[in-house]
Amino acid sequence: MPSAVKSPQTLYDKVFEDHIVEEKEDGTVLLYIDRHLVHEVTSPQAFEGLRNAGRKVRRPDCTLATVDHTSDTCQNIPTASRKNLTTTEKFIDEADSRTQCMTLEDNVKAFDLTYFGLDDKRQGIVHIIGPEQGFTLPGTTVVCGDSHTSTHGAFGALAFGIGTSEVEHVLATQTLITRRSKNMRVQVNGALAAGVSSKDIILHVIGIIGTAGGTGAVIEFCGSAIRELSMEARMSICNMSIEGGARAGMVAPDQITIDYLKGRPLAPKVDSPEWKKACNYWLGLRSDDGAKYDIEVNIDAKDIAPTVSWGTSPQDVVPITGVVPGPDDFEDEVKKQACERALKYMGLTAGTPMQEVQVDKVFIGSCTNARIEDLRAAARVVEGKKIASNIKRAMIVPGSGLVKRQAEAEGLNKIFSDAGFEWREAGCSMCLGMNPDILSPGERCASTSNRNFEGRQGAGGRTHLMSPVMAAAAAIVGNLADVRKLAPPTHASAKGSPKIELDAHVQDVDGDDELESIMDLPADSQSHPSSTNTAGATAGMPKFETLRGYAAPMDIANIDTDAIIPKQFLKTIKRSGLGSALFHAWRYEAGSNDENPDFVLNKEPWRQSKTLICTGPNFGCGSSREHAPWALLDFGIKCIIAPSFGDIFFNNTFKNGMLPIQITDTAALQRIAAEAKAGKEIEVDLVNQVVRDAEGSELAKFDVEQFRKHCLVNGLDDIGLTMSSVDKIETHEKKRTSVWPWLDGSGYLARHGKGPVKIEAKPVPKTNRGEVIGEPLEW
Ligand SMILES: CC(C)[C@H](C(=O)O)[C@@H](O)C(=O)O
Ligand code: SF4
Repeated sequence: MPSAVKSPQTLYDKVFEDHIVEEKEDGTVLLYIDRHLVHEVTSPQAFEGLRNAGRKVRRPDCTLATVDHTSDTCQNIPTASRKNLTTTEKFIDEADSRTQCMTLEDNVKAFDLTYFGLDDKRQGIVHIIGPEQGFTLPGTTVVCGDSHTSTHGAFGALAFGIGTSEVEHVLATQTLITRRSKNMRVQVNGALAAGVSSKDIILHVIGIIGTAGGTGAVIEFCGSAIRELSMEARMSICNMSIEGGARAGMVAPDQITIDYLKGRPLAPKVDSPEWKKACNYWLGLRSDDGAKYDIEVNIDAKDIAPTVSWGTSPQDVVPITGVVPGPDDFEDEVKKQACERALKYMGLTAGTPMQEVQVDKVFIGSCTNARIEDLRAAARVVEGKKIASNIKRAMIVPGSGLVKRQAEAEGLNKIFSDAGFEWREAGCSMCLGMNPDILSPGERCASTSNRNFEGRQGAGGRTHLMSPVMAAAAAIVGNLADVRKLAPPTHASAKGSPKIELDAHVQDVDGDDELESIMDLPADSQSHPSSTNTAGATAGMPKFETLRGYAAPMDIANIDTDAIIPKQFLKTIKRSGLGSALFHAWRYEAGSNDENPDFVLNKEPWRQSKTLICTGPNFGCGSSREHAPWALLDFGIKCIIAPSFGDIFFNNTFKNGMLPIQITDTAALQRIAAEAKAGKEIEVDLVNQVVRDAEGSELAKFDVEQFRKHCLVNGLDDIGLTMSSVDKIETHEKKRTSVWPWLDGSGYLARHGKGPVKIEAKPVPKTNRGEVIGEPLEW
């Protein structure tokens, strides 16, 4: 008999449990998703999948779309405003970006979704607009085809990035198939010193736990230093949980959360019965005393200094007062090698004081640090000063149209322009450089973004991560600089720091005119033949039983998805044809299409590789781009063996009929790597869960989740399986309406009507190729 007394639960446990539609004995969970954010880069293939299968979007009222990643490619002259915008088609010069944005316009129209387009002042980075609009609420599950969805966890939401196949799954079913994560607690206690902000906290934390420290876990950030932070500062912390390898980051909601949400267009109306009920529920969302965590990290706030990155991984950080480390500073052989490689790439010498490192460009923006508080803090540093003469370019890119307007109302743009910064339109911009704003090879950038991977901001570009005030200081000094020497001691993220004055805009968006602009797309955006011709169906997942072939050996740690497929190849609306772009920066000579003869996939027999074996940990970390497995698959690689994987990449491979195998036993891993290096074939036998050499002798056994194995071996379509559980989804939705009525849509979502769009259950599961596979199966 189940015990009447529930054991103490964590915040994560509570939110997770409130969203379980169905849980299997093997731990597979069908989880209800409350909020789905959609952007132009990771959605075209998902909508195409829906179309091909004749499916609808189940909850348009819980879906919000915008353009952000490629949005400011729209200007010939990057600083030009959108004043002359008539249609997206005419405005965007770059053909692939135009197609991507127009495809989203087509899709939101066809599927009746709320959309903030280029002409909408609420357009902006998806992780900035969700909270800004009150779309993100405490206790919700929030997903987006983007790894930094973790940002929304600052509200006590369970928010995580997903791949495009999962985007399609959520659009069709409003659920995801997942499993429970581990609980991890990071407590930061004490008072932050002057000049130290939430960005320093998270860089410091990642420096301690490493980029794989949170793998498989959801991090709860707590402690007095976190409680003191504003919502915007908490968002910067949760945003970078993914850089610590975690599935998500969370902060328990409190009065600061409630104050932030008051008056937001999509939050329940203040003083309504729903608002009161919601506040009660939200304030109950905290970990119980005695709740157990799988991993605990305790940090004293006074140990955190203004922090900067020196290498090519977000874990490569030092205090600004420190020096560039060298291989001798690391004990572990893998880390020594990674350090050597990073120093070479970054053009740095061990022992150099960080403050002597000269900078070429400065970027203040991104979903980590482009909110109004970030801009205010940076403006305080640069006010009345000029950027240093060696700075070739310094840019401020507000996170949303509303942030931009607010900053302009406060005169911040003038402060920045007077100092020599460019004042830009909202979007991701130089955070990943899907637009012309990139670093040239060898250029060094002080950046408030979240990723310093090789080539992240441009091939050969060198990124140093830091807080907005530190980036502002670097712009003024011309070197990486200690903001404490420049500005009056302050930290922007403290409780009580000025709140974005959204009230004017809130009234605005409630008005009728605004309602029109939410849904009405430019007249000529109805149908674009170029943008509807997305190749490939929803999947086409062949069965995976055994795989025999060459395995390409790689010995690099933390191979991120930016390295697997760089940003310039994300502008496609197809799943196919990415094989030639796989590992582009490593596979070809800089600036040409000539093959690098030393790269493993350019050598025989590994040109024919079907498997990739990586002895370094954390393969596929970083971005959620499903383009990474698509590129591997297109090249011919169906199986990846590594000691550990980035969570989202791991999921994405399964959704494409690929098999990621985790082998933590170093000896076994080395046995396989030795066969691979010798140019011998290996056999991966999924049915028997064993890897063999060419002669059939066992090299290693491996584990695989049984549900996933079942799907791979039978080539099953997840969405079809989930749709056979539609009655359970409906039951959850009824409970949701009665217990959490504010989640069914409020504000302008009312225009969609509340509740699900009727979908047909598919009682008989089929493969992705449409073959009926017998008796109805549960997912
Ligand atoms: C394009 C998108 C898939 C990607 C992500 O998931 O993170 C991007 O936002 C990034 O920062 O690299
Ligand atoms: S990390 Fe950069 S590219 Fe990715 S969503 Fe944030 S701002 Fe955009």
